This record gives sequence, structure tokens and C-alpha cells, in this order.
Amino acid sequence: MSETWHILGVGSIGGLFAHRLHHGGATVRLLARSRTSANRTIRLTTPESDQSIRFNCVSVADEGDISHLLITSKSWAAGLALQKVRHRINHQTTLVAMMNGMQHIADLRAVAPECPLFLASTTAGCHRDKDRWIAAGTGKTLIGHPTGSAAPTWFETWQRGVPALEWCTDIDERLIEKVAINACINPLTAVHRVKNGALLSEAFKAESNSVISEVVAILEELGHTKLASGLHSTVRAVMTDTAENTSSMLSDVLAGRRTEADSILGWLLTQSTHDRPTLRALLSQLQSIEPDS
Ligand SMILES: NC(=O)C1=CN([C@@H]2O[C@H](COP(=O)(O)OP(=O)(O)OC[C@H]3O[C@@H](n4cnc5c(N)ncnc54)[C@H](OP(=O)(O)O)[C@@H]3O)[C@@H](O)[C@H]2O)C=CC1
Ligand SMILES: CC(C)(CO)C(=O)C(=O)O
Repeated sequence: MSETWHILGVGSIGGLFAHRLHHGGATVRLLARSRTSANRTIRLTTPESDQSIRFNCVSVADEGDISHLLITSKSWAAGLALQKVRHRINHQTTLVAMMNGMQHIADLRAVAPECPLFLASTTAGCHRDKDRWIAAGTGKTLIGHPTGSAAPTWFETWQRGVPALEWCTDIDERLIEKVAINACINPLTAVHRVKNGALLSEAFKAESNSVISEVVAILEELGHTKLASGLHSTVRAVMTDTAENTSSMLSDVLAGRRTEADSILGWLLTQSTHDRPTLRALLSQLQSIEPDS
């Protein structure tokens, strides 16, 4: 029998995965920050289909244990969001955090140290246009536990509903690679307000190289030598493959939303024992242009 999955942070990715877990056979409940109606319809348009599903919607303040919780807020909001359902979770609650950045990992562990925390990352692009969720493509989704353990039984539900899903026994390494790539691309695109591919041009070459070199140095400090040695070419490949994309950080800046800079650049800076002046300057530039949460 499939599980009940509650979803905390029902934005673009939360709505997409509500559909996917529903298709995997899970009973899905959306957690609302304030009391709303008992149901919420999410219309999801993908390149292949257009489907509306009516989900049961419950308030974070309600009572009742949560067995499986998918958290899809922004990284900086995850700890605060989990705090709101703290009374509904216990050592048997499975937590899955699916978001970019790294800061949420420590924040979630601080709120619920007794819960098994699984980490996930997706390249499935999705955005909202009023009441419609629009998915760009299937993307790839990685999930795993930092101990490198084998997949638990609930993973079968995910396998049935989530396309291009991979269980990872090295999820930490994969997330660190993702945060390193995001740190090399997103802040520069956001500060200069350019698409990802523009960073390959002569105009941004020097600054981009110094960002990548500082991230490489931090990866080396952390012992990720293989990631470090390939980072320059990995980043250039992602810039090329996503040349026409507006990065998530630039989208946040253009929409006047708080970015995930703290959780990406800020987290990397906290991992280093050396000064990293280019990254530090970029972080303070981003902090100066973004609204308070
Ligand atoms: N969208 C995409 O294409 C991709 C996103 N990601 C990553 O996935 C994560 C989620 O992104 P995305 O879905 O786009 O973000 P959204 O801003 O669309 O969704 C975040 C959701 O979290 C909710 N939230 C914020 N604070 C709280 C809180 N304290 N309690 C409960 N809910 C809260 C927001 O609620 P409210 O609406 O009320 O503010 C919002 O619905 C990010 O880390 C992002 O980088 C990764 C790959 C692709
Ligand atoms: C496209 C890419 C890889 C750029 O870092 C990304 O993940 C984002 O925009 O957040």
C-alpha cells in the first residue's frame, strides 16, 4: 500500500511533485501556511499533457502525525517552514528536502534532529502562471541519504511517478557539485542581468574565471578534488547547454524575490578558512539588491 505524502512549500516544484507522487500512487496532502479551503486544484501543463488534480489541503497548524514529508520551499525558508509542523513530526517521519543550495540541510537537522532526512535535487524546470503550473520538461531527479544507504520501500512510489529518477548513494557529492555550478553561474547572471550563455563572452571571462577559481579552491579545501579539477569545463558546458536560460537567481531578482544566494554563495564561504574576495563581493552585491524575506 502506498504512503501519504504531505508537501510543505507548494510553489512551482511542490505542485509539480504533488502531481508526480499522485501518479506514483501516493495519497498527497498539501500543507497550507494559513487556513484555506479543504481542497486545492493544481493544473499542470507539460509538453505532453494538461491535467488538473484536486488535492486535499490542510493547514500546517492542524493536528495529526505526518509520516512522509516532502519539503519544496526555497532553501532559506526550509527550517522556518518545518518549525510550523514540528508538532506533527516524530522520529518515524521521513523528510525529503528537494531544493537548491545547502543551508537548509543544517537548518532542517536543527529543527528535527531525530528524523531521517533524505536529500533530493531536480533539474525539472517548472514555473507558475497564475493558477497554472507549467513544466518545461521532465528533467532529472536525484535522491538519496547522506549515509549512502540503499533505497527505502517508499522509493517505489517515487519510481512509479517521477520520470528520470535516480537513487544516489553519493547524494552529498552530487549536491555539492550542483551548488558549485550554481555558485559559478547564478550570481553573475543576477548581478549583470544576463542569460547564462552571456557568461561565456569576452566581457565576463575574467570575472567568471575568478569566480570559478575561488569555488575550485573551496572544493579542494573540502576534499572534493575530482569535482574541483573538472569544474572549469563542467561550468562552461552548463553555460553552453543552458545559454538561452534565465537562471533561477536572475528570475528571483527580476521578480523582486529573495534569492538563494545565502544558501549557495554564503554556504560555500562558510566552508572556507580563507578569504574568497570575488565570492564575498558577489554575495554582498546580491544581499544589497534583494528584499527581506
Ligand atoms: N522552479 C524550478 O524550475 C526549479 C526550482 N528548484 C529549486 O526548488 C526549490 C523550490 O523552488 P520553487 O518551487 O521554484 O520556489 P517557489 O517560490 O515557487 O515555491 C516555494 C514555496 O515555498 C513556500 N514557502 C516559503 N516559506 C514558507 C514557509 N515558511 N512555510 C511554508 N511554505 C513556505 C512558498 O509559499 P508562498 O507561495 O506562500 O510564498 C512557495 O509556495 C528552490 O530551492 C529552487 O532553487 C530546482 C530546480 C528547478
Ligand atoms: C541553469 C542552472 C544550472 C544555472 O546555474 C540552474 O540550476 C539555475 O538556474 O538555478
